[in-house]
Amino acid sequence: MPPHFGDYQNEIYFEGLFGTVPALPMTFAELESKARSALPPSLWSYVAGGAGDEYTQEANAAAFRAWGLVPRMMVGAAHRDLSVDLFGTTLPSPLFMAPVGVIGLCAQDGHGDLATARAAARTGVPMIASTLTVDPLEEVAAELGDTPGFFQLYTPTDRDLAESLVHRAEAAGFRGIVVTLDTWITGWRPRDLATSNFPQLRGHCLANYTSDPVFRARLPKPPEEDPRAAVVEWAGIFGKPLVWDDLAWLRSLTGLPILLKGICHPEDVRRARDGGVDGVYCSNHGGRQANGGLPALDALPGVVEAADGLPVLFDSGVRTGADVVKALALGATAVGVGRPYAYGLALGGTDGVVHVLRSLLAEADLIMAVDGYPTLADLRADGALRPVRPV
Ligand SMILES: Cc1cc2nc3c(=O)[nH]c(=O)nc-3n(C[C@H](O)[C@H](O)[C@H](O)COP(=O)(O)O)c2cc1C
Ligand SMILES: CCCCC(=O)C(=O)O
Repeated sequence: MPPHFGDYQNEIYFEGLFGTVPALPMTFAELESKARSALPPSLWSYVAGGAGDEYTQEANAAAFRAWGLVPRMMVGAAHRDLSVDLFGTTLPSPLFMAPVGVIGLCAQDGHGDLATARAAARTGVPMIASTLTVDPLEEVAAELGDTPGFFQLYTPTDRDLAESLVHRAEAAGFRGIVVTLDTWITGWRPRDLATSNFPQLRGHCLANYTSDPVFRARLPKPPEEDPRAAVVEWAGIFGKPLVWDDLAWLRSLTGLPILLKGICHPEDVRRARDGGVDGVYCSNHGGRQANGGLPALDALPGVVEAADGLPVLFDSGVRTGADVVKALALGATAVGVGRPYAYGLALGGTDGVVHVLRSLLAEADLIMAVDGYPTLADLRADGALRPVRPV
């Protein structure tokens, strides 16, 4: 029998019978406002902020309101199955944690990547570990237990370094490589510019580089002796503007599944398919990179159609279980969150992340129960989701 994620509701009510109300927020709005108080202001604005006037970031979340699920009755939805097959593994649910580079700093002990990996181990929700972690990828992988982890690659201009990172990820047990395409250069981020605050430039979140033999060999002195020089070196090699011809090289680095993150155009999906990738990841980086663009959700149907059965991961603007359900109904194979779990981490460490993930899954599961969609295939059937008439 698949797990019933909605049982989290029963647990909370049961605790309530004995006078205990949840210590952690039950809505995204409260999560956000409490995280704002909990995090140092510069870290808060880095995590919460986006590109330009943050129009695209807001539009990402608002786009979900343009769709509504049509309730179906008497279909026997007492048992739901949210499991999903991804690259030969059956995951208990279609939720995953998107790569959040700076997440290590959000935890009170500064080791948020490890805390996040522990939340993955406890929930079975996969973590995509960023290249920009506070602790090296091997230490993150060691906390994942049986839950699959994926490694997100920011492809450096030094090909040997890229190869080293991929091989380390493979050796550490990550199950796939997510290559982020939309961030070889940083977008225009007024909040960070105004405070001159970009954590990586302060030497944070560079553990995967400073622990790498190829990176270390590029430095005149070890990073422990001259951390500034390591940051300058990192800034110089951080992002390679990949072109389609680079795909054959990326493919040659590993037998692990490769996914391309940042794909929003159907033609790019076709090129990715032709290049032999194993999945595409539709995302606009949560509106952090280019402002003024299409909400990622609006790009999803075209990506799914062009993917023609290839797995499609999705993120950007998911805030509730209802949002998870809608992205699945629009054809996403699996749905990711970024800021929501970062805020959970800031408020409650591993427990905070687990709470955010379980809340999202409980709401999604209960919507499927109430509205009569017992499986993900039911959600994806014609007529399940309709455009909402503008008011
Ligand atoms: C603070 C922060 C750091 C991020 N770092 C990375 C990263 O290192 N690699 C990456 O591919 N995406 C990164 N992202 C983007 C997320 O993977 C994801 O696309 C985005 O957060 C989804 O939008 P959401 O925050 O609205 O859920 C980051 C996002 C945030 C908020
Ligand atoms: C250069 C990008 C840093 C990490 C990141 O992806 C983000 O802040 O969104």
